[in-house]
Amino acid sequence: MSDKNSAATLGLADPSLFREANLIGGEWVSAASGVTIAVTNPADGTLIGHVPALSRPEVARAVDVAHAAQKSWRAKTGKERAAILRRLFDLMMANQDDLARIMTAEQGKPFAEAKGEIAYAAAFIEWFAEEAKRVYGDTIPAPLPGRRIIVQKEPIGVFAAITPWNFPSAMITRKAGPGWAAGCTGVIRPASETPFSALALGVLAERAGLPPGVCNIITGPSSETGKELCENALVRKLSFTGSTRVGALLLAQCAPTVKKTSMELGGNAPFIVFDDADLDEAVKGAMASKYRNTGQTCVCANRFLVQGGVYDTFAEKLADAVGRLKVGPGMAEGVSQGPLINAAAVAKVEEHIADAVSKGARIVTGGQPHALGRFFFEPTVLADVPKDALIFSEETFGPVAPLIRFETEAEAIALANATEFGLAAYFYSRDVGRIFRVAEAIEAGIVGINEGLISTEVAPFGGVKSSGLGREGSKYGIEDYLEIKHLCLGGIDTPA
Ligand SMILES: NC(=O)C1=CN([C@@H]2O[C@H](COP(=O)(O)OP(=O)(O)OC[C@H]3O[C@@H](n4cnc5c(N)ncnc54)[C@H](O)[C@@H]3O)[C@@H](O)[C@H]2O)C=CC1
Ligand SMILES: O=C(O)[C@H](O)CS(=O)(=O)O
Repeated sequence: MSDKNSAATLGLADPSLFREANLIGGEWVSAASGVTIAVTNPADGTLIGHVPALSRPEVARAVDVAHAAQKSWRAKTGKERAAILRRLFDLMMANQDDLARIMTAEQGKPFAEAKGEIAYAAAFIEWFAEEAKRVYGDTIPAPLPGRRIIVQKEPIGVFAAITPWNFPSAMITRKAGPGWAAGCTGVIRPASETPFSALALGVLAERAGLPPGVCNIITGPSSETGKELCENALVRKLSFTGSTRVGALLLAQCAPTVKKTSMELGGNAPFIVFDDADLDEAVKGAMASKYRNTGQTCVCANRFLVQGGVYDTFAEKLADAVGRLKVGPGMAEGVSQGPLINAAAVAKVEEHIADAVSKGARIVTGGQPHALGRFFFEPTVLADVPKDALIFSEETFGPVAPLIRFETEAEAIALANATEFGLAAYFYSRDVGRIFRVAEAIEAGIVGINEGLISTEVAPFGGVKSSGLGREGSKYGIEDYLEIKHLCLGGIDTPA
């Protein structure tokens, strides 16, 4: 299928945003072998298009090109880089509908949600355009006469970004935004399921004025492309979002070249509802956290811990709200739940439900593949879920809310922390003493308190334990793309 046909079927106002090629050094290229990867729509299996399957030597060339471009890119002032990134922000927002259409086609999320992600992705570019002008150093009073001590921050060099399919645009800009702002150049390898959102971003990056070689976007077999990005010594920073399993593998592959890494990995967020919670607010927060992106986010509530006094009422209210969700293809009117990404994702959801029911859980609503078939699934609520159920210890990454009962605050904290993960956590209470006790006892990088939507470009995003390393977004996010240099100036005679 040609770019033109695909772009036409997607209904793009600007068909040139749809690219079935890779961007290396300002050129749009195919794989030397001619081998391609097919990209299909998770809602109906139709072919969207093909992208190149690059080999390791071709990925190495992209790294070389990024390395060659970095010298002049870092030589620009922060203000000059900021102006270019600001133009990229403006272009993303001006093309929001087209970018969202591409995303809905390849990832499945409802069009309104895809538009929301484009705005979220653009917000990282806007934020780091501003941060580009604020990479401050220090001067430190020297302990000996005749010396001056200066601390400078410098761009780390070439970064590699390996990004997931669940946020095909925002997970790129949350990495490339600070990298480009700091004066780094990058090689971006999007998930094979959702490459077209990344490639469209590449088109806009060129139009915004990022010089050739600053933004390089490659596609290809994950293991082969990943090995090159991990083992190539010219890559000084690797940022990954995805499963803990793959994150750990990449960390090991990066060790021999001692790369700086950021790892945004899996989660298993507890959502605690105390007796003193505002239950209507708690249900709103639960819906926002659990069913966002059809439950396919690393910060989705994964376990609902509900205190005995409000358990039945909360279960009833939540099931009622869940029953009103509309499942369907992302471009259909009023749809709030798209398909899961693939058959494996459906199988994992079915496994978690079957296991919980076999151990005594009760299906309150949903529980089955949706009548639409393929990768659509009924939004589900399970009650009376035992603590030894798989769904308690594993990230479901699907639209299933398991309710677990508890009696005391201490029990809730123990249950919340009984996981290898520590990315997000949520709880609802109106007792200020409890709010501080629980917030400070929970092992997580992000805690939503009486709030189910916690992601924003202005706050640090990241987890503890097996949920990863580092923080993205916020004033902290640019630090991971900088090196600190200590200048020790001697021989300065004191004035007579
Ligand atoms: N933290 C997060 O936001 C995400 C977490 N996940 C978790 O991971 C589970 C599986 O989802 P997947 O998409 O399969 O995640 P994954 O971790 O397998 O894939 C994430 C990215 O890593 C790439 N990748 C996979 N294996 C690789 C390798 N050996 N070397 C280099 N790159 C590699 C993939 O192509 C994709 O671009 C989900 O069920 C969820 O639990 C998945 C996506 C995002
Ligand atoms: O990978 C994810 O699921 C995202 O980081 C979640 S968010 O930042 O879009 O909330």
